[in-house]
Amino acid sequence: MSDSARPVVSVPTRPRVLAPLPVGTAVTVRVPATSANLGPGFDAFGLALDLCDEVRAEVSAGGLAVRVRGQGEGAVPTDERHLVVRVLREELAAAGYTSAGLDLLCRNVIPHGRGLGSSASAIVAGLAAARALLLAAGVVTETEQDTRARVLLEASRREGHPDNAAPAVHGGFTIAWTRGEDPTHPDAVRSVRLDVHPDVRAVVCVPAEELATSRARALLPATVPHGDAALTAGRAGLLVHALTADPSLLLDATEERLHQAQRAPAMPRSAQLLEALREAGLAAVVSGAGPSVLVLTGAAGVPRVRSVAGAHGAWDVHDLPVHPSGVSWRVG
Ligand SMILES: Nc1ncnc2c1ncn2[C@@H]1O[C@H](COP(=O)(O)OP(=O)(O)OP(=O)(O)O)[C@@H](O)[C@H]1O
Ligand SMILES: N[C@@H](CCO)C(=O)O
Repeated sequence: MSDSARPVVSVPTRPRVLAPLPVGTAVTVRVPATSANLGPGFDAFGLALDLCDEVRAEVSAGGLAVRVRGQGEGAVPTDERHLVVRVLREELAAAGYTSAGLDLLCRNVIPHGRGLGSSASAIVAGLAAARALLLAAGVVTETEQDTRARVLLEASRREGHPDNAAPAVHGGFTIAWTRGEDPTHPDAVRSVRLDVHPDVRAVVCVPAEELATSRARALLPATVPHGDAALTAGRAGLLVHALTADPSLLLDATEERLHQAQRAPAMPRSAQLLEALREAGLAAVVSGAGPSVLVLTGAAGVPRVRSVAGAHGAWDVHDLPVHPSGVSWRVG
C-alpha cells in the first residue's frame, strides 16, 4: 500500500499523569540580587550582592495561595501567572510531579526592573524551590552540585542569557557562557566563579524609576564597529584582573563601548550620574540593563559615591557586600 492510500489514524496524545508530592512538604529558599555586565562583560559577567529575597513554598491540599511582602507587593500577580509559581510548577512537571495545592510566601527586598536581576532571582527561587521540594519528598536524589547546575541551565534558558543567573546560583564574581545550539543540553551553560578582592565594595545607586530589560535590549544595535569591540574585549580581560587582584585598575577596566551609551536615551538620569561618578575617578557602570548605577570602589570611595549621587537628584544608595555563595535552600 502506498503511503497516500493508508487510512489516516489519529493517535490521541494522553496528558502525562503527574505524581502528587506529599501534602505538608515545605522548603525555604534564599536568592541574592545580582549586577550583570559590570561594564565590558556584556551578557557574561555578574556579581552577587548581599540583598536576598526569601521564598517559602509548601505543598497544600488544594488551591494556590501567594503572599508577597516587600518589593512587588500589590504589583506582581498573585495567581498562576506569578513568576516563581510558574517556574516552580514547570520544574516539578518536568520531573513528573505536581503539587495539588501550593502556599507561597515571598519576602522580597530586591527592587524590580532596576537592573539588580530581580527576574533572574525569582526564576532561580522557583527552580531551587522545586528541586528542594523534590529532594525533601525523597523522590529525587542529586548532589548539591547537580542541583546548582540544573538551576543555572534552566534559569539561563528562561532569561535568554546567563549573566544574572550564574552569580545568583554560585555567588561571588562569575563569568558565564553558553555552548552549542541546544539550550536544553545539560552542558549548554557553563560558568566560573571567582573571589572578589576583599577591598572591593559594591555601591548601588537605585532610582525610583523602572526600566524593563526587554526595552533596554531593544535599544542595542545589531552590529558595532570593530574598534569598539576590540576596546571592550581588552577591558573585559583587564576587569577580571582588577576585580580579583588589583582594584586600582577598576576605573580603566570598567570602560566599554557596547551598550551603555546606546541605552542612555532610556535612562538619562543614570547616564548623567555615570558620567559624574567616572569624572570623579570612581569606577561606575550601569547595573545590568539599568537604570541603577553600580560603583566598584574601596571603603574610602563610599562617601564620595554618596556625595556625587546626592548632587544628582534622588537615589537610594546601598553599600552592599558581595554575596559569597548564591542560592541556598532548606527544609521547612
Ligand atoms: N520576586 C518576583 N516575583 C514575581 N515577579 C517578579 C519578581 N521579580 C521580578 N519579577 C518580574 O520581573 C520583572 C522585572 O524583570 P526585568 O528583567 O525587566 O528587570 P530586572 O530583572 O529587575 O533587571 P535586570 O535584568 O536588568 O537585572 C518585574 O516587573 C516582575 O514582573
Ligand atoms: N546582560 C543583560 C542583563 C540584564 O538582564 C542586559 O544588559 O541586557
